[in-house]
Amino acid sequence: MSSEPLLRLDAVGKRFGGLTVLDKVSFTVAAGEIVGLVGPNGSGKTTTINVISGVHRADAGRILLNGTPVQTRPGFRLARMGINRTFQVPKPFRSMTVRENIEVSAHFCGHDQVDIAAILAETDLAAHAGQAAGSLTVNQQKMLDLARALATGPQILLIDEIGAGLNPQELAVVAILLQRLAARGIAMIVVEHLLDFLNRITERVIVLGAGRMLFEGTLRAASQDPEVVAAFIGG
Ligand SMILES: Nc1ncnc2c1ncn2[C@@H]1O[C@H](COP(=O)(O)OP(=O)(O)OP(=O)(O)O)[C@@H](O)[C@H]1O
Repeated sequence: MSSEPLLRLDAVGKRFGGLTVLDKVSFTVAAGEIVGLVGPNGSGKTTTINVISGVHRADAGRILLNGTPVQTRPGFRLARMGINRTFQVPKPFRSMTVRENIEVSAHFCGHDQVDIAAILAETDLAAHAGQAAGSLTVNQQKMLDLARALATGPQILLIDEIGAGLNPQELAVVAILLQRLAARGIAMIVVEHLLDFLNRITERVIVLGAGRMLFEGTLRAASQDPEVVAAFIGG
């Protein structure tokens, strides 16, 4: 059996023009593990998700999925290999129904046998299955984004600020859902500003500051780390 973690980032770097946005970012994620990714605005959290999911190509370092380097593969190939994501601003096909949106994702990744009804139920969208995606509330669109990612049969989900705008009850429902997915073996990197929400679903966080990893460990220890505190106050 391989001892390689599900996902490994090894000294990943990304520049936009003269701006270094990620600098030697290295961490691992195991199957079924939820890892929080936190940091001040502009610290590189979404860019980290973007390079892992192939939206942007890392220009230094390696990204390995089950030991296979994948940093040069395009996003659609990564989705088929089991790396999928949600977006800060969901992007469903607005004129298609909720069900059709999920079916398209499943089909795209060759998962035509996927249980759409189960995904609709799990994401609390069953009552909206026949509705145009564009008519959903923003929060329902976030659930649809997650549903579409689930339909691809992901090994790892990259979840970008799913909690923003949700009320405490909605947050609790999402926290339980993410924990249930993790219990099924799906790994997650969760980018989030809501630390209470993160605390509910994981202890292990990675803290970025200006594209560098400042800290990796428990949220409690992060909150007591002088470099982390300085980055947040500065941010
Ligand atoms: N496509 C791009 N072109 C140029 N600069 C970019 C691009 N994407 C991100 N950046 C810059 O990279 C830096 C990191 O952005 P990123 O969105 O990764 O931060 P973040 O930690 O996710 O922030 P937030 O918490 O506000 O979402 C910022 O300075 C941002 O302006």
